[in-house]
Amino acid sequence: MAKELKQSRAETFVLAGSNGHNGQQWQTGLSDFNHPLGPDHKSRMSRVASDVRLKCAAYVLALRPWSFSASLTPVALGGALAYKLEGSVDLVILMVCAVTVLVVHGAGNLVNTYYDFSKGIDHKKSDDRTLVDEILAPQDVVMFGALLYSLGCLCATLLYFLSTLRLEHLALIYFGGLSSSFLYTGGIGLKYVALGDVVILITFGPLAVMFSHAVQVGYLSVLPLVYAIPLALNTEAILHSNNTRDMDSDKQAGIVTLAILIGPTLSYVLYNMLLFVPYVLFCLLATRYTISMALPLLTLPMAFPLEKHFRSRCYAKIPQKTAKLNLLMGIFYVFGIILAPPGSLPSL
Ligand SMILES: CC(C)=CCC/C(C)=C/CC/C(C)=C/CC/C(C)=C/COP(=O)(O)OP(=O)(O)O
Ligand SMILES: Cc1cc(O)c2ccccc2c1O
Repeated sequence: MAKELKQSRAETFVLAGSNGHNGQQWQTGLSDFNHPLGPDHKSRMSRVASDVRLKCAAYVLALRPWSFSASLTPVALGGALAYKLEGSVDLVILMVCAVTVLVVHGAGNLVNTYYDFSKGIDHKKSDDRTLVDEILAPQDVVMFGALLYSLGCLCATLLYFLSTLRLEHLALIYFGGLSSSFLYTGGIGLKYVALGDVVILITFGPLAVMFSHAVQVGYLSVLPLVYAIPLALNTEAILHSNNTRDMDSDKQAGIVTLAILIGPTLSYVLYNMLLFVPYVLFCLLATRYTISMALPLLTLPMAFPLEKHFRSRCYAKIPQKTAKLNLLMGIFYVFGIILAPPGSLPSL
C-alpha cells in the first residue's frame, strides 16, 4: 500500500514536471539518436534530470508550504508597524527577515516530520506522509533540516549587519524562535505534553512580529506584541483544528494535546473563539480608531463555513482552509495598518 502511494505520488510529480504530456517521453526517445554522445547517454541524462526533479518536489512538499502563511503574515505585520512608526521600511531587511523566519519555520516542520515518524505518531492516514510513504528517507529529512537551520543562522548574521538592532537582542529573539521550532517536537517535545498550542501562539505571534519590527527599527518594543494578538489567535486556530482532527490517532500514540485534554465539545468552543475573537478586535479597532481596521472583516464570509465544518466534525481540510483564511486576514490586516491615517492607530 505504502509502495503504491509512493509510486502514485511519484507519478504525479513526473506528470507535473512533463506538463502532463505523455508524448514528451516519446519525443525524448526520438531525439536521443541525435545526441552527440549517443542515445544511452541522453536517456540516462533525462532520467537523472527527472530524478532530481522528483527529489526537489519531495523536499518542497516535505516543508508543507501550505502552512507558510503562518510565518509570512507576522513578518509583514512587523514591517507594516515599523513603516507606520518610523515612516519608512527597508525592503532588503524585510526580505531577509522573511527568509529567516520562513527557513526556521520550514526546519521546524521537518523536525516535526522526523520525530512524529520516529515516535510512531504519523501513520498512513496522516497529513504528513513524507516518511511513512518513504517519499524521503529519515536521513534526508535530518540533513535538510540541518541545512535550513544553517541557512537561518546565515540570514540572521546578515540581518545583524543590515540592521541597527543590538546583537544580544537579535540573538535572543532569533535563538528563541530557533529553539521553539526544534523543541516543539524535538528534545523534550513540547507538542507531546500539551504545550504545542502555547509554542505556536508565542512563536507565530509576538515573537515573529517583534523580530520583524525590531530589525527594521533597531530596538525592542512592546507595541508589536499587542498588534500580534489577532493574528496569533487565528494561527493557533490552524493548529487547534489540526490537533482536533488528529485527536484519536494522537491518543492512540500516547501523546497529550490540548484538544485531547478538553474533548471535542470544548475544542469546538475554543476553535470558535480563536476564529471569531480576532473579528471582535478588528470591529473595536475600526470603530474606535480608524475604519481601515475593518478591512480584515472582509474575510468573515470564509470563517462561517469553517465553523460549520468543525461543528459537523468534518475536520479533513480545516487546517489548510484555516491557513488560507489566515493568509487573507493577515494581508488585509497589514493593508489596514498601512492605509491608516497618520496618528490614528493606537500606540502605547
Ligand atoms: C522569530 C524567529 C526568528 C523565528 C520564528 C520562526 C517560527 C515561526 C518558528 C516556529 C516553528 C514551529 C514551532 C514549527 C512547528 C509547526 C508545526 C509542525 C505545527 C504542526 O504540528 P503537528 O500538530 O504535529 O501537525 P501535523 O499533524 O500536520 O504534523
Ligand atoms: C505543518 C504545520 C501544521 C500546522 O497545523 C500549523 C499550525 C500553525 C502554524 C504552523 C503550522 C504548521 O507549520
